[in-house]
Amino acid sequence: MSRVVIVGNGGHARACLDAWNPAAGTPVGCVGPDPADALGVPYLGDDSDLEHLVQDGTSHAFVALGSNRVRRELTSRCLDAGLVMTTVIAPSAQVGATARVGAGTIVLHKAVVGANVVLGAGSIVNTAASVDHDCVVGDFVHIAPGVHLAGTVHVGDGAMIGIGASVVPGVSIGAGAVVGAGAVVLKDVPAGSTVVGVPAQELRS
Ligand SMILES: CC(=O)SCCNC(=O)CCNC(=O)[C@H](O)C(C)(C)COP(=O)(O)OP(=O)(O)OC[C@H]1O[C@@H](n2cnc3c(N)ncnc32)[C@H](O)[C@@H]1OP(=O)(O)O
Repeated sequence: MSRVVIVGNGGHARACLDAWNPAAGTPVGCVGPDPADALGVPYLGDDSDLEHLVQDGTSHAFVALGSNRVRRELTSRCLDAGLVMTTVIAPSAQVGATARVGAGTIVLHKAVVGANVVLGAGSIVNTAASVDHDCVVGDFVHIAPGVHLAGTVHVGDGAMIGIGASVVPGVSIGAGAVVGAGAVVLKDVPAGSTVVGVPAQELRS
């Protein structure tokens, strides 16, 4: 069984450990800024200790940080240190047999990922979200709890879909875009923009 260091020790890391699947390896401890917040696994130091962990036999990492940008940066540091990124599918989640899930991505409790979906690397499909058939989700995306993506939705790299939002079939959410909590997205969202409301309208570019 591979030894996995958890990178991050805040609330999202706690949620990831709560949804952990033993098939993803054994979490040997966490690294993060705050030794007091050790999540029930040993505190192993901060990010600068990653190389030492590799020398001591840790082979894999899981980056458990909610910010898409920071998750991307820390994933790079892990790869530079020689760690392999672990993918986690919570035991209560359902992932279609024809779906593909990228390295370092997590599908949390009771989320559903449908047929022929492609999830990129380092992304989050959070609690009870659903990503329906033929969706394509990029790298370092966060699909927040309770989001529903209809079939054939595309989500660009680094986008954030806020809690409870819904997206109708065939819509594209651009890279780095933010969809506000509770929005209903009926048309394409430009890269880098923020949309809110029902129907979703641009807040700012
Ligand atoms: C397990 C977890 O916790 S996962 C975490 C998941 N996180 C989320 O889902 C967060 C989603 N974030 C949001 O919805 C945020 O409100 C954002 C990103 C859309 C906007 O945040 P900010 O840029 O800080 O905007 P701000 O709070 O200043 O609001 C700007 C305006 O938009 C309105 N607004 C903000 N969010 C929304 C929303 N979701 N729906 C409708 N209107 C909204 C505000 O009322 C405000 O209107 P006003 O100018 O008339 O007063």
